Amino acid sequence: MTEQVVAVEDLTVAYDGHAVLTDIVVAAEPGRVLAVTGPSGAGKTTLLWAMAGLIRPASGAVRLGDAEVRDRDQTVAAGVALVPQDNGLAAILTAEENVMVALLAAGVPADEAAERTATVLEQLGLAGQADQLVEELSGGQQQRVAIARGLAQRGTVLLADEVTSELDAQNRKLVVELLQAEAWRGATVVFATHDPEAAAACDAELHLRDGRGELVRA
Ligand SMILES: Nc1ncnc2c1ncn2[C@@H]1O[C@H](COP(=O)(O)OP(=O)(O)OP(=O)(O)O)[C@@H](O)[C@H]1O
Repeated sequence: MTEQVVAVEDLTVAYDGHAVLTDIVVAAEPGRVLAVTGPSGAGKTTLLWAMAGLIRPASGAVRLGDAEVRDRDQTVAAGVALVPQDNGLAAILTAEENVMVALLAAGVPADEAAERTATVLEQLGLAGQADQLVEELSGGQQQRVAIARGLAQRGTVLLADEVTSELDAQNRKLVVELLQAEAWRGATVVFATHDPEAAAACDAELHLRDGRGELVRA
């Protein structure tokens, strides 16, 4: 697979002229999981969205390999998978359909999509929920379906936004291990989290506070 460094260069992001991230510098590297931590409202989601091309910087840039990130179409084409904080699942589709549809939309052949879907649902302990509608699943199960959908993409970059917030300790550990495995596959993984234990299990940590970023572990 193509390996992609996500380089954040003096990034400032503002909403309505008010800066929420100021001069952030960090590089997320293939084979590693970068944790993004910080209190609620510190800008973790904003940083991941800028990496995904969903928000334009006020100044500075995000680079994906040699290319400056401009929009989501570009990052999708480059294999950047995003697991959003709100899951982004279709409530009236089953767990399996949610994963399958995303793969088919990405051009994965049907046979392979079915195989990948079964694999990720199994990995996340959801084989028994494959045919259940998402709206009938618990919050934690829904969160695991969203993670399954992100992992099934086998992207070059995986941006995971607070994907363990509704999980019990055992599933949190499982998900952190799966993010690590995704990095070992060669992906660049960025994981926004409130959970110090989950952050400690990552390879590096960027802590956000008052709009500034500090690399507390590299
Ligand atoms: N669309 C928006 N318009 C205006 N302000 C926004 C918007 N989205 C986020 N903000 C503000 O930007 C700041 C950072 O929000 P963000 O969601 O990135 O933080 P976070 O660290 O992910 O928070 P949490 O841990 O609570 O999810 C907050 O003050 C928030 O109110």
